[in-house]
Amino acid sequence: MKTIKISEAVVRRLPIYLRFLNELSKKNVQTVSSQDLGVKLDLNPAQIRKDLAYFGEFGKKGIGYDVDYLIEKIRQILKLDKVIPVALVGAGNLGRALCNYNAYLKDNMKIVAVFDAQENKIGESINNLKVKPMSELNEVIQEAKVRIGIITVPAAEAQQVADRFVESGVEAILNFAPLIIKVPSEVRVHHADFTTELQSLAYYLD
Ligand SMILES: NC(=O)c1ccc[n+]([C@@H]2O[C@H](COP(=O)([O-])OP(=O)(O)OC[C@H]3O[C@@H](n4cnc5c(N)ncnc54)[C@H](O)[C@@H]3O)[C@@H](O)[C@H]2O)c1
Repeated sequence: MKTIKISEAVVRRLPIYLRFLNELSKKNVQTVSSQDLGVKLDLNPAQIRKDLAYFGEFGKKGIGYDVDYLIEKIRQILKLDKVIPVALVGAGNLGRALCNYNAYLKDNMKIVAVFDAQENKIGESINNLKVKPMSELNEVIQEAKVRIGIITVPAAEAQQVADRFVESGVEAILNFAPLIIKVPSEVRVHHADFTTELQSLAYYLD
């Protein structure tokens, strides 16, 4: 299937639709209107219809969208219809929390390997994964066909970890360290920047 080029804003909304649709599916709700989606997700229904029409006409006038069909379509578009192996570097406070958080498993994202540079962390068990030394990173990533890397090391170490991920062939990185990492253009990076989010939120305080 050829990948359709869709805007980043839409790509960022699709997981939000997916999460709510999964909740509906769990409750055996079969159809949903763009109005209901809009109210629940605090989005404009016209925007939702436009987003979903991007991928072909899924909605039926007066009935709405078939929940399970929409889930399947969004998962295909986000490429969550196949398991995506993920590796994490930095088995500290945040890294451990992310490894213990299994909610993304149902979305086919699976942390398959955890690495750390500190001797005393090697071999430690986190959620059934043994922390591995950085010396094994390339081999493990290639063997497990890891496609996404997560960085949870201190900022001063983040760039070199990113370089290791790139060398080993990961295609995308989620960086939690407060540093803008540089990677070749074919590698996609998202920064989960807790500090700047919090700082910009401060502006809205009275
Ligand atoms: N803890 C949080 O709530 C939180 C929230 C948002 C962002 N962050 C950011 O996430 C990162 C990790 O935070 P933390 O609180 O988990 O720190 P931490 O000190 O608990 O853990 C960092 C881990 O990275 C490992 N490490 C250091 N250098 C490494 C290297 N070169 N290669 C491999 N492993 C290396 C350390 O041994 C340690 O286990 C930091 O950049 C922090 O700013 C943390």
